[in-house]
Amino acid sequence: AVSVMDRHTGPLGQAVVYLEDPQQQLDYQQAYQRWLQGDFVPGTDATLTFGIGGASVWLLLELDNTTPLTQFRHLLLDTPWIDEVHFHVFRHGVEISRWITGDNYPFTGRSQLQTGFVKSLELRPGLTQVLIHASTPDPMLVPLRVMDDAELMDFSLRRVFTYGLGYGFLLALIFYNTALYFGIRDRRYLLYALYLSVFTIANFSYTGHGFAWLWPESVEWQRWAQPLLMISFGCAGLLFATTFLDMRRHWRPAYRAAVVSVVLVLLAFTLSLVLQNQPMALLVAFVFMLVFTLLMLLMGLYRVRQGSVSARFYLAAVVFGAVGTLVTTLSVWGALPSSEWTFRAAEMGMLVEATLLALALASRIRRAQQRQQQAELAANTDSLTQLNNRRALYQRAETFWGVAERRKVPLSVVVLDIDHFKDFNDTYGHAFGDAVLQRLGQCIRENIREQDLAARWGGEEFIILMPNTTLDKAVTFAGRLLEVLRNTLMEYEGERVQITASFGVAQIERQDLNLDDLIQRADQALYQAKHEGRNRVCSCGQM
Ligand SMILES: Nc1nc2c(ncn2[C@@H]2O[C@H](COP(=O)(O)OP(=O)(O)OP(=O)(O)O)[C@@H](O)[C@H]2O)c(=O)[nH]1
Repeated sequence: AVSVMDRHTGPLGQAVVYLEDPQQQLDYQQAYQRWLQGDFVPGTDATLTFGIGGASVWLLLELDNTTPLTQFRHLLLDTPWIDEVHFHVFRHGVEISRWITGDNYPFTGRSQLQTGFVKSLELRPGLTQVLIHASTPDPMLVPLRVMDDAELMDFSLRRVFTYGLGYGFLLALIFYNTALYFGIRDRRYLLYALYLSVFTIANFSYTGHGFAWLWPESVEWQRWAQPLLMISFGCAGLLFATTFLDMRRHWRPAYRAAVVSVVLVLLAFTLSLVLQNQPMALLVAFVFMLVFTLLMLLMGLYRVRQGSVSARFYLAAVVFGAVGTLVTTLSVWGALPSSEWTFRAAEMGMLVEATLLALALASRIRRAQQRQQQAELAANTDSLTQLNNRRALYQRAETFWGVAERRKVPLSVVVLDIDHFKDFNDTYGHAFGDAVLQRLGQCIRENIREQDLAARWGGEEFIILMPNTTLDKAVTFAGRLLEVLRNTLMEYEGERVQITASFGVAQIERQDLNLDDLIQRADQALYQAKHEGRNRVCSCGQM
């Protein structure tokens, strides 16, 4: 017997004796007689488990009040989903109270703070026996605890608080990702939010909170909710994963397998609903969870092997989720020792999974941004000289032009053209010509200021826009670049080759209606420089 004056921290399975009654042949009086005859077996684990698919068991817990006073205690059977739970309290071989409850009955009469079953006991001095009959097609596990008022309150508040934390975390992620969807219009965020929502509801049902708070009267719905929500969770997961990993494009067989398994599970569930066969629905749901988990893992593995970075986060996420679900499932079935931790492993796994999936989504967005930036850069850059191309120059020059016009600040432009470039090409070959262009590009990049904008304008013609720069300053700059070029010797098979260029400079004037007008005036100056013998700077004002 359990002494009620002791503090018991964990479930009392080892103090319980039990008798399995799979055919449900015994009534409570016969069961009590069998206990008196010593037919009950002592429990071996703190939480007793009896498998899934229609277990029915009698449990007896004997409580000993060693004090001369009546003691008040609560007996908590901490599994929310058991269909039939009958408590019979005996003293001196006589039944003194009973409570018929379970998931088959509306939630009324059960404690709102506890999703399990709490039977309050008035214990006179001496021995009291509590005989419990539990039967359910769901996984049967019976964690039994005895607590006084304060202990029950403490236990319940801890529970509510930790569940609240978990649900709060999930809800925040759901709202945040839904908001992101409306901001970015990327379907993956919505599917992720959907996946998390269905998990939250499924977990809400699994823990009994759904029955306690949302549908206390709906016994019929409570019966089907668990398998239905598990199936919905799997479907939402597959929808999210196939979209997130873009399985249709990257691995069509997996995509088809996902579609086929969703169709099959929905058919099988409908069939069990038509046949009103709840154990079948549960079996279908558990088998589907297995298929779902395997598919999720395989798809992630495949994409990781293909080199997808975001798939790594995804795979890590799914592994955490799967391990959590596996631990919970195995412990609920009785294949692993059951405890509060194993009971809530699926929930904890999902919290980690949700966090990692959020990172996976973020990583996808970042990669997409990087690709876009690279593409933009490539579209705006001249591949030979790494300077802006003509397109980029026009695009970026707009701001320069606007500022110069509005604020009436000077803007100058320098155009330059390599002298006798055709001869270089003809004498030393096209590859050498390219090398000359590259070197010139490098010289320009090294000598312009940060605010200047340099571009390759055409074949061997370059242009430099110099904001906030007067004609004089631009001419000085051009002269310096000319000098740098003169001192830059290229080598061709041991022969030293000198490159020179001609420069044309112009500053914005009232008559310039657009950038082309300004460039045209600089071009005229360049033409002049060529005409005067090349290897020099001419400016528009000097003409
Ligand atoms: N190697 C190489 N040559 C190019 C490239 N783009 C244009 N060219 C050559 O540049 C030469 C330009 O020659 P022209 O326009 O006659 O001018 P030039 O020979 O430099 O003579 P001036 O400008 O009058 O001093 C042509 O032979 C083009 O084929 C390029 O990307 N690489």
